[in-house]
Amino acid sequence: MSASTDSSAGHPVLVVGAGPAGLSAALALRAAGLPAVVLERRTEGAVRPGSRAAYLHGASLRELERLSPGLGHEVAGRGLLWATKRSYWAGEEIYARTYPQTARGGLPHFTSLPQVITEDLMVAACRMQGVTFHWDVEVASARSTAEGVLLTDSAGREWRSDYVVAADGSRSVLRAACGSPLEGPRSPNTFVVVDLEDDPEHHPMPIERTFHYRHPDLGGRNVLTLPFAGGWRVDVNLRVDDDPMRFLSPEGLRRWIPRVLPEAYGERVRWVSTYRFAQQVAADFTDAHRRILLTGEASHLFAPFGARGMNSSIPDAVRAVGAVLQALEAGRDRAAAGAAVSRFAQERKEAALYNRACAGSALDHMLARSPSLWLRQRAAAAVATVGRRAGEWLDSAPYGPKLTARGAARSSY
Ligand SMILES: O=C(O)CCc1cccc(O)c1
Repeated sequence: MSASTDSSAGHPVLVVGAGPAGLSAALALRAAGLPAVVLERRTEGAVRPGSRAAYLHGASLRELERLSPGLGHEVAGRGLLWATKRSYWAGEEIYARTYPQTARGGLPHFTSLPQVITEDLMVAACRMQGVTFHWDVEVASARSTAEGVLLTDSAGREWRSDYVVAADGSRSVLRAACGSPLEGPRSPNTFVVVDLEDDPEHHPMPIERTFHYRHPDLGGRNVLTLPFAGGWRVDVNLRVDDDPMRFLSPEGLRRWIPRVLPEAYGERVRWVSTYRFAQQVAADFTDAHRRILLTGEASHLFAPFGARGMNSSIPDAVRAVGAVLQALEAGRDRAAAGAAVSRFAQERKEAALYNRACAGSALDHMLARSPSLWLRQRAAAAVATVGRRAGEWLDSAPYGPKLTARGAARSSY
């Protein structure tokens, strides 16, 4: 079916965006027996660099497995399950924990792999489930009315649907159409992220996630190293007055990487990026007519610490599709249909606000701007080798609070 013929027909639902949120929405639609049509501005198979969201929680793997049997296991099989996490304070180890092995045949409690591999596996699962993709379709504008949504792409074609699951990323055109800005702060300082290609044969490293507070060889900056399938991510917490270029330039990379990893890794850089620690949530997750449902980065932006971005995109998408199904079933009962979408918007905004608070607490901890927190951290580091709880606190705090029973009930991820 060509895009032009398909575009003129009306659809019950269109999904905009083929990232983790859009692909999850497409799988959820197929699992419910509805047609799933995805519009994506990228060209099919276009390769994007970088590991991006490189960490999937067990809850996400279980959800993918439910949406398309075999998918969760496939993603887990391609990922890396590092067994140990370790924290250091100014050169001293203060905490280590090794996880038990996953039971045979079960899904692991997390996996680390580049986002693009996860997406490739999800696209393959979507094809198997009969999802229709329209690549190279860039939605340029959207108009929602009480009757439905009209999308216009950059080639001037029009796409009509009753509902749109918007998964078109942080610069979402659909969010703009909802008149719903992202609200919330970004960190004053920059974080530098570097992907390094693994070299297990010549330069093996223990497969462990480490967080180093006040790294003595990097001027006291915090440094995370995270292994993932095929490589390593290094995430450096710069100071407010640091010039990121000093860390990003080829000379800069060759200078500082050997201070935190075996020297050869200075030559194994595959991707470099920077970010500000975002804690941003859309004002509303839907439009005035309750026809557009915002998911993933169209509705929230979180820093990678805690892995709340991609992992919350999946339940966003699943809940959005659940709401669309209820709305379609409600048919002409406009009030019931609108109420189903409103419940989605409220529930996922609440989850995003919880994640935002978690991201904020992780950032506070890393910046330690208040004298009392700074003192508590120093005291905890001083006793961490004898008092395990102090080390545990320092180890977990950079990722934000764990899911509480209340948070889990609100499906915060
Ligand atoms: O371990 C996590 O929370 C997810 C992976 C991660 C953590 C911190 C920084 C980063 O760039 C990735």
